Amino acid sequence: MKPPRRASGAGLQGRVVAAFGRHFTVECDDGATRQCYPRGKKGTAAVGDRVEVAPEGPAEGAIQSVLPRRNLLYRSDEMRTKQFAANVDQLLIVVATEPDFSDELVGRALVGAFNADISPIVILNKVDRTAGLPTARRKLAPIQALGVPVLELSARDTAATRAALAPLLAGRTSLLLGQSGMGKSTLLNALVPDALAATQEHSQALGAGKHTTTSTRLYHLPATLAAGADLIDSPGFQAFGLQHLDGAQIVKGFPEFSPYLGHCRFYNCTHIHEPGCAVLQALEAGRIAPQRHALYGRLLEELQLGQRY
Ligand SMILES: Nc1nc2c(ncn2[C@@H]2O[C@H](COP(=O)(O)OP(=O)(O)OP(=O)(O)O)[C@@H](O)[C@H]2O)c(=O)[nH]1
Ligand SMILES: [Zn+2]
Repeated sequence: MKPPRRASGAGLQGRVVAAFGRHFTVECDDGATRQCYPRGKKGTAAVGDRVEVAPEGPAEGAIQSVLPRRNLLYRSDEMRTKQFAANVDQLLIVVATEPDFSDELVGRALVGAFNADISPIVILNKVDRTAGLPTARRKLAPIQALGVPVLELSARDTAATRAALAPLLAGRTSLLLGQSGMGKSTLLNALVPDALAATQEHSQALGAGKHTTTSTRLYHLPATLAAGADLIDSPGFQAFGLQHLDGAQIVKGFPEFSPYLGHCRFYNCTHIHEPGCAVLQALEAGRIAPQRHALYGRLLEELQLGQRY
């Protein structure tokens, strides 16, 4: 019998720092950055993945395997699955006082994060625009009540943004998520001054033109700002399907339910309509936010619809 192939053999390893379709940029452990394509069809690499590379000269290579990952954040609907990033320590969800943000999307991203064991932080941007501030705070209150930190800032104020975020980012890999227009690019540019240049360089290397701006990319913060801080920028999104989660995993996305689990009359209670449901009792008593329970209900419904086909 052939011994299993060891990922840690003589082969060159590296970390995926950009993904564009089936093209990947890999920072290899020999110090070279290579444009790589995956060899074979199985197992798609994500930004943040450690991979084994067969070098083809100093600037190119083939990805031979994806090493085991700590976690992978992704979204999925009936049609397809979209990987955000792998080996992520924390998720930065960017919202703003304007335009109006979707607390539904924030809630869904949290469910994804809790299931991937990634700690979430919400960044409320554009606090200089005070008109939308009370509404934004009200929408975020149920999430803040879960213990998720909500950081208020103005990304246009570069110095203050750096001061607020550098200590949180140091030594960690953070993934930036946000709807379009929330100020994600402004935030990224405040933290990684050469982000734009890096993106253009990458586009040129791939000959992919400006479309590459829609790819996912990992940036290193300047060491003078935060040592060992990596920030992954992903394209803005309008939907966050969670079809890959089962009922128990959806429940995991609602940590405020946990004190009541196991106290329902029926052991297989779905916490939607059952008599003697401890979660519903907590909802009625105002200990669970109605909009959070409503989101739970929608996710469960989507799951049941998905299973029917
Ligand atoms: N007033 C104010 N405007 C901001 C702030 N941060 C960003 N903006 C503005 O908000 C708009 C959107 O910012 P971007 O950084 O392009 O937003 P984005 O989330 O990257 O959006 P996409 O590129 O569409 O994904 C721009 O006009 C920014 O100048 C802020 O702190 N205060
Ligand atoms: Zn119940």
